[in-house]
Amino acid sequence: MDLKQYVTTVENWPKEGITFRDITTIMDHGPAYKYATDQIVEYAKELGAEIVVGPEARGFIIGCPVAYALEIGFAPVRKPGKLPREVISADYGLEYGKDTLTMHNDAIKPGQKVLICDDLLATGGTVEATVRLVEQLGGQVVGCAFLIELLELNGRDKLGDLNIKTLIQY
Ligand SMILES: O=P(O)(O)OC[C@H]1O[C@H](OP(=O)(O)OP(=O)(O)O)[C@H](O)[C@@H]1O
Ligand SMILES: Nc1ncnc2[nH]cnc12
Repeated sequence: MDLKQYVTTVENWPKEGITFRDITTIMDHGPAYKYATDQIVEYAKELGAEIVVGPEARGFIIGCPVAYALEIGFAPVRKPGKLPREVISADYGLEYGKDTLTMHNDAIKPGQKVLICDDLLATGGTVEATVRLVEQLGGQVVGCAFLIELLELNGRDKLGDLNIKTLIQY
C-alpha cells in the first residue's frame, strides 16, 4: 500500500514556515491505519520488544494498537502535570518549540526490551528525550518506529546507532 497518499500536508501550520504532515487521514482510513500498524508490529516482533513506549499525544495513536496486537504493555510518556504518580523528567527541543517529558518512575522494568513509537521523526528531540527516560529506568531501547521521517531535519543524528524504522520519508 502507498501510505504516503493518505498523509495530508498543511502549509504554514502551526507556525509560518512549517510544513505540517497530518497523519489523521491515515488514522481515519481503516485499511491504511491497519497497514501502518501491521508494519510496525512485524518490526517489533523481529526485535523481541517486551513493552511499547509512546510520547503524547500522537505516540499513543501509533503505539497502543501495536502493543494490543502483540499482547504486550504500553507505557505513556507525557507532558508535565499529567501523570498522577512519581515521575522522572527530561527536557527537549523540537521543530517549533521546547518542552519537558515525564514518565512514571516504575513504568519500565530494568532490562526490559522497549520499542518507542511515534507518528513522526523531525529533529529527533522528542524521541531522544524518550530514550533518556527509558534508559534512566534501566530499559533497553531495541527500536524506534515512526510513520513519517522528515529527512532534512536529520533526526537520526541525535539517535546514535539506535535501530530506527520509518514508513514514509519526505
Ligand atoms: O522529532 P521532533 O522534532 O521532536 O518532533 C516530533 C514530535 O513532534 C510532534 O509532537 P508535538 O511535540 O507537536 O506534540 P503533540 O503530539 O502532543 O501535538 C510529533 O507528534 C512528535 O512527537
Ligand atoms: N512538520 C511536522 N509535521 C507534523 N508533526 C510534526 N512534529 C514536528 N514537526 C512536524
